[in-house]
Amino acid sequence: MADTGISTGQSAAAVRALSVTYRRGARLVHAARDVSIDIPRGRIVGLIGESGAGKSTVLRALLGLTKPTSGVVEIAGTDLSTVSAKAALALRNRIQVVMQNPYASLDPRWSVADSIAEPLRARSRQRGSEPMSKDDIARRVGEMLDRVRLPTSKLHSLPRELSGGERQRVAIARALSVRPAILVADEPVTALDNVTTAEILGLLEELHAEVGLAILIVSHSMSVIAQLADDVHVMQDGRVVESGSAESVLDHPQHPHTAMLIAASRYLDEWDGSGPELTTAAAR
Ligand SMILES: Nc1ncnc2c1ncn2[C@@H]1O[C@H](COP(=O)(O)OP(=O)(O)OP(=O)(O)O)[C@@H](O)[C@H]1O
Repeated sequence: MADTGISTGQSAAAVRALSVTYRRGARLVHAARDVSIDIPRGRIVGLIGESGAGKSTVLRALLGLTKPTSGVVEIAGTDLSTVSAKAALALRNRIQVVMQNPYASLDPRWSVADSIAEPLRARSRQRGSEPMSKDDIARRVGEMLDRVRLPTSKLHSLPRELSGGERQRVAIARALSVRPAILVADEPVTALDNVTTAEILGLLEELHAEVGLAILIVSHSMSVIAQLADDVHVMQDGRVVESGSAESVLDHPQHPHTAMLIAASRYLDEWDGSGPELTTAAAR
């Protein structure tokens, strides 16, 4: 196998030879074709590709929201199709998600405290999980607020009373409350302005360093991927067309589609003056 520069450390999660086919009327849509992506423990993996490339399909399969047509979804080295539904759920609990639009992922009626506490309460109610007392939950909510650098004065705020960046911090705190091993971040900064983008990317980097979280980040912005990712996979038309270390893929793209995505992203960043510089992890 070619040396891609990707770490071969222990896998936090992976999809192997994953294919997902949807039926649209009489037509079959091959949304993922033989996709293999590893998320090694403690690493940040970037997934890029234009709209319709199949990125969300891969995330959905990993999260158990889409059934693979063929292939394997593995968490902590376990093929989920080989274990009981209960064991698969316990493994899936290791993955949490932060979405593009924190407005959509936070319930508008819930305070910051309730938004962060809810996954803990749900987990506590799950059969076989250790129940948490109200005090334990309140303590964990406080810790999470601290972790995402939000002041306790925001505990009782509603989403509409928060800025976009604060809302995304709450979404991250909520995801981290159950102490996942893997965070899936699907376009986490697309809805944010430049300053807030830099703050949220900085926060993700800090969290990664502090708790050794493995992160799978999907972004159409190459500068976002360049700032965060250790490894990068490029998708086109349902396939992974290039994989490697962020440095090799972004500085020396081998596939014409990767080169095109980089050129397009650079053009957009220059055009609106947005985003951090296209500096790869190696230069950090
Ligand atoms: N439930 C579905 N039924 C039929 N086709 C689907 C379904 N979900 C996705 N597709 C198709 O599968 C392909 C891959 O879609 P997917 O959402 O995974 O791409 P993506 O790279 O995440 O795009 P975007 O960046 O726009 O979110 C597209 O052609 C899409 O139209």
